Amino acid sequence: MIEFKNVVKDYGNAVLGADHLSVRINQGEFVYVVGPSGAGKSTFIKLMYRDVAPTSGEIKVNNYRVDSITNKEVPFLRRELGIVFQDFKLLPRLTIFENVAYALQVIEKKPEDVQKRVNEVLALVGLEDKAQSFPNEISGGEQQRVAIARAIANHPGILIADEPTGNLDPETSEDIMRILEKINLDGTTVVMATHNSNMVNEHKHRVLEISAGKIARDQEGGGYENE
Ligand SMILES: Nc1ncnc2c1ncn2[C@@H]1O[C@H](COP(=O)(O)OP(=O)(O)OP(=O)(O)O)[C@@H](O)[C@H]1O
Repeated sequence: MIEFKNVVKDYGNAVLGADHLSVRINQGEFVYVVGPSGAGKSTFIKLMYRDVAPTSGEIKVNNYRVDSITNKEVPFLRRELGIVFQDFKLLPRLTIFENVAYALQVIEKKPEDVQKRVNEVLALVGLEDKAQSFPNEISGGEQQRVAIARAIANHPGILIADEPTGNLDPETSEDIMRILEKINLDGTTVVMATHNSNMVNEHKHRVLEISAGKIARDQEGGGYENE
């Protein structure tokens, strides 16, 4: 569960990054975050995992009050979230297997449990045969699939994706979308910021449109533009 109440983020610019933003996202929803460049989509997403601190207002994510969270608690909050970025952010010197295992090793104690889970999530994204490759040996779409496998390895209840298909061609974007929908069908909340209008129009889910830091539209099954 994600809940924003009257959240303001003032970067000190003319326009607020978030302007008295209130919204609730329930467990299991698939939500697109759309809007023009500079509207506040990334700010909205970064506020959820405390990459950005709000100026005022309340932010709840699961059982955390993210607006007043301590630095010590932030890693625990982030363990309940999977996060995927436009530029994948894989570690170049680690294999695909090691990239996925990396975050899991902190939590899972037994190496055999880590290995089992890494193999499971690599199979889920269809990359079990690339486990021993390095990131520069696989395509952009495959790198994003690894990033998704890494994000979901620890069974997060919420998957946050900021422009996950931004660097990918339409066909590869479609593959990524199918994987995100599969993860969502298993009960994971998916919050996805995107400029990909075709995707939003073809795979209908709840749309949150942000404009100048405010929710300009909140429409179940809406398209990219107001219809
Ligand atoms: N770290 C920062 N410092 C100062 N201003 C910022 C910072 N991050 C974002 N902003 C400003 O806040 C506003 C919202 O930016 P944000 O990145 O959230 O928009 P966006 O909708 O994600 O844009 P894009 O689609 O281009 O990624 C913009 O006016 C931006 O310039």
